[in-house]
Amino acid sequence: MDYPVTSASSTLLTFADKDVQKETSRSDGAAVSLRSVSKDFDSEAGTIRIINDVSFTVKPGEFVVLVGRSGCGKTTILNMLAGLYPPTSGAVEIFADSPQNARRRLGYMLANDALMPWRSAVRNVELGLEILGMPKKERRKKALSMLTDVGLGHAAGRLPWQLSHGMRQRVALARTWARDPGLLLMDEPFSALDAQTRTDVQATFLNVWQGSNAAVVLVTHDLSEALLLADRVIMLGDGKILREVRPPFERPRDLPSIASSDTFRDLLNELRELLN
Ligand SMILES: Nc1ncnc2c1ncn2[C@@H]1O[C@H](COP(=O)(O)OP(=O)(O)OP(=O)(O)O)[C@@H](O)[C@H]1O
Repeated sequence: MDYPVTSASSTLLTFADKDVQKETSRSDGAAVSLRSVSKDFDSEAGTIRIINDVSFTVKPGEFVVLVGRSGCGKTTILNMLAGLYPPTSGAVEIFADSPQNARRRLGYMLANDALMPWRSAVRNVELGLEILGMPKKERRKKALSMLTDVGLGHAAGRLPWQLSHGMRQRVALARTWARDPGLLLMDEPFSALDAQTRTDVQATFLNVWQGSNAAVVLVTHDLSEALLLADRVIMLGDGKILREVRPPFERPRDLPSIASSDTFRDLLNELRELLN
């Protein structure tokens, strides 16, 4: 089947390869630009290269998923984007600036919802706005509207322990979105949820994201999640880009019907072999 698939190792340029190359050389206006980035860590066995000469860009409003097996370096890339540590060599830019300078435009969401247990749902959502210095009335209004967007307007006054796992993750989503991030970094945000809740929260997330112009870089080891959500999937292995794929699904996406389609199953089977 003819998917817009690119192979980093191929010497034959496909249409999509040229697209990716063009983007890579045009970091101006990009939400994310990684150019020839490598990252080494020290271990008992000496220095180990975890990321090896990786380059990619993400456009404003684009949804990119980094997928790969455990330990391939996905979180390491995300942490460099968040400015938690610098690359050993190469350049990382967020909106043409350093990750540190771009922090106010970043949102970060993890598998663990990291809600404050003593704050109600609405006060958890307000937290990021408080840090930005937004006046109380305004931030309460915004937080309530975000909670309504994620289907939790009725639960604004509840404490985290009074919410289900999926509801807590929705609160975390609302908290992240309330700050209007230009770039959202997500590390396995749905991995702790059961299958049905996961689909519900993913769909809620896509709805909210589609109403924004935020770029997303989401990390997962779950290839089917990557294909369902992404505009572009970057497959990583041994610290390198193995392949890039643009899942051929229109937006808005009906996740259950895509997941049960032949196109999706064929693509998943084909790419699974590569990751294994
Ligand atoms: N600060 C660090 N110091 C030393 N080694 C590190 C550090 N951070 C990560 N590593 C190593 O780098 C490798 C890649 O880790 P990373 O967390 O990026 O992988 P991952 O693809 O996100 O894995 P997972 O899906 O299991 O979270 C691992 O071998 C890890 O032990």
